[in-house]
Formats: sequence, C-alpha cells, structure tokens
Amino acid sequence: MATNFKFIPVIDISPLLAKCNDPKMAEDPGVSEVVRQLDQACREAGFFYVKGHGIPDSIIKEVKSVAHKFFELPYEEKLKIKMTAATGFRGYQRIGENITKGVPDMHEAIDCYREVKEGMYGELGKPMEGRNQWPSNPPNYTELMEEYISLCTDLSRKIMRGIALALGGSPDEFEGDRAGDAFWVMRIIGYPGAPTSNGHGPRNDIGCGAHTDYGLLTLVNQDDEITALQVRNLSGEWISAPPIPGTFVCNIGDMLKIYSNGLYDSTLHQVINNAPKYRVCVAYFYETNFDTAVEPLEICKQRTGGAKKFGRAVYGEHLVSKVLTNFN
Ligand SMILES: N=C(N)NCCCC[C@H](N)C(=O)O
Ligand SMILES: O=C(O)CCC(=O)C(=O)O
Ligand SMILES: [Fe+2]
Repeated sequence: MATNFKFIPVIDISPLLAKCNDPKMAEDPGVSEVVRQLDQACREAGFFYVKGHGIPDSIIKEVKSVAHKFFELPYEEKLKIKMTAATGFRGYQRIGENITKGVPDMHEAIDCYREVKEGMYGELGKPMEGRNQWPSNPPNYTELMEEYISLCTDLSRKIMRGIALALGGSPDEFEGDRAGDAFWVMRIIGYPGAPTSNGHGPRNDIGCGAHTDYGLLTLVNQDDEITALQVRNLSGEWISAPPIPGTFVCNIGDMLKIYSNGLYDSTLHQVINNAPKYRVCVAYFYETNFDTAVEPLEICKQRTGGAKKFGRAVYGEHLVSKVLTNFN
C-alpha cells in the first residue's frame, strides 16, 4: 500500500540483470540488495526509477526525438495513421480524444499494441485485432520502435524476476501461463506546452488525468528537463517524478496489485505540463498474457492474512473495457 512518500527512489538494477538467468540468483548478495530495494519501493510508492538497466542511451533518446518530429507534422499528415475501432485502436489520436474520468486529456498520442491476429483470443481479443500503424517518416521508424519494444520487453521481464523474489516467490512466478507470453502496449505521447504570455501564468491543463496503469509494470521514458509526471501519496499529495537522465520511471499496474493481494498497489498518477515547451513521453507497458486469469498468488495471500482481497480478473477484459471507454 502506498505511504506518505515524499520522493521516488532510484534503484541501480545492474546486479539483478547480471544474475538474472542464474538458477541461484536468489542467493546472490547483489541480487538480494536490489530485491530489497524493489520491495521497499513497491510497498511504499508503487513507483521507482531504474538505472543501470543496460538499454543504450542513444536509442532512449532517438525514440523521443522521432516522436517530437512526428507530432510537429501537420495535422492532416498525422491523420494518415488515425486510430479507429477498425484499426484495433492502433494509431494516432488527436489532443482531447483520450478521456480520463470523463475529462478530455491535453495530449496527443500514437497507441501501439502487440499484434493480435484474427481469432487469436476469440471474442475477447476482437476489438484489439490488427497491426500497428507506423508513420512512414523517418524511414527507420518501424525498425527503431520494434528494436526499442524488444529491449523494453526483455528489461521488464528481468525486473519482474526481481519483483517475484521481492514478493517471496520464485524468480519465474511471472513466466509460463501468467506472463510468459507477455502482452505489451506502447504509447508515444505528446503534451503541448503551457502558454505563459496571457499574464495569468501557466494554464495548468491536465495532460493526462489521474489513473492507474492496467498491467504489470510500466517503463516511462520522458523528455529531459520538464517535470510533469506526478504521483499521489497516501494523504493525497502529488509528488513529482522529475526526469533523471539515463533512467526509466517504473510503476506497478493493476494486475500486479491483484497478484500481490494488495501488498503492492497500482498508484494513481497524472501528467501536467506547465512548461512552455512541448513534452514527449514514450511509455511502455509490460502486461500479463492477454487471456490469463489473474488472481492473488498463494504466497501473497498467506502474507496478507490468508484471505483474497481481489477476485480474478482477465487482463484482456480489463484492457478492452478501458480501450472501449477511453476515447471521445
Ligand atoms: N495503457 C495505459 N496505461 N494507458 C494510460 C492512459 C491512461 C488514461 C486513460 N484514459 C485511462 O483513463 O485509463
Ligand atoms: O507522460 C508521462 O510521464 C506518463 C504517462 C502515463 O502515465 C501513461 O500513459 O499511462
Ligand atoms: Fe500511466
């Protein structure tokens, strides 16, 4: 459960990555220290920064740079990859098209999802069926994003091995039927800057209203220099997650809250870009298998008094219910 945290901790995960595929990883002192820090961060804030993650800085920067270039294009250009129900909700959405708690968000975005082939998950998967729509410029866009997604998927799987140990489970708790065939979501998001020339100071428009993420673990790659992401602590204060170059901001999603039987919570967060500059964020969401039924892990149930605090949820149903109500 979230506490009255005042800042979000930074964790150097390199010792975990070094031993991640070692069957004896749990006995390694370096791994144990990372696991202790992950456990503390997940209990106290549901948010943490990771450094020492091994993803090259050059690709982290390049995905943001191509995102800026895309959002600078004329509106008609962006509409060439417009998101609709017919595209499986993949593609470009204009500013105000995404709605959070009934209020249009001041952001535009390209939504991407792992490919869902026709009939793959029966009726459940139908709304998400389709392939991603990528801009045709720059020409290396698709290749770049696919490479980035594969790096994020690999990193997330490794962080989840650490989180599995932190919950008192075996490292592969989130593999196999649970998340061995992990679904993923990527949102390339642009938040316009706040005009400051009207004499009334910044507008304080909500870039993205308060929400929780849907799956297991989110990796946020945000523009340097602009502080806009805010995380809610127990007493309702909004704690900023300023950019720390070379890190990802990580947070827990709704499925991990259920698996952990509430030991970890999916913390509310929002985005307000008060800076005059346009802000880009590339958010990668590591999820469970699309059609898996999620329920509290036995070990977490035991550690929280023996009763299940949440019923079962099917990740794909949760995602589809959000996607079908998220847009104007
Ligand atoms: N896949 C994720 N997490 N997307 C985050 C978007 C959150 C805003 C959305 N309108 C909502 O209300 O959920
Ligand atoms: O822009 C950000 O920093 C975070 C975006 C976010 O929370 C989301 O897309 O789920
Ligand atoms: Fe989020």
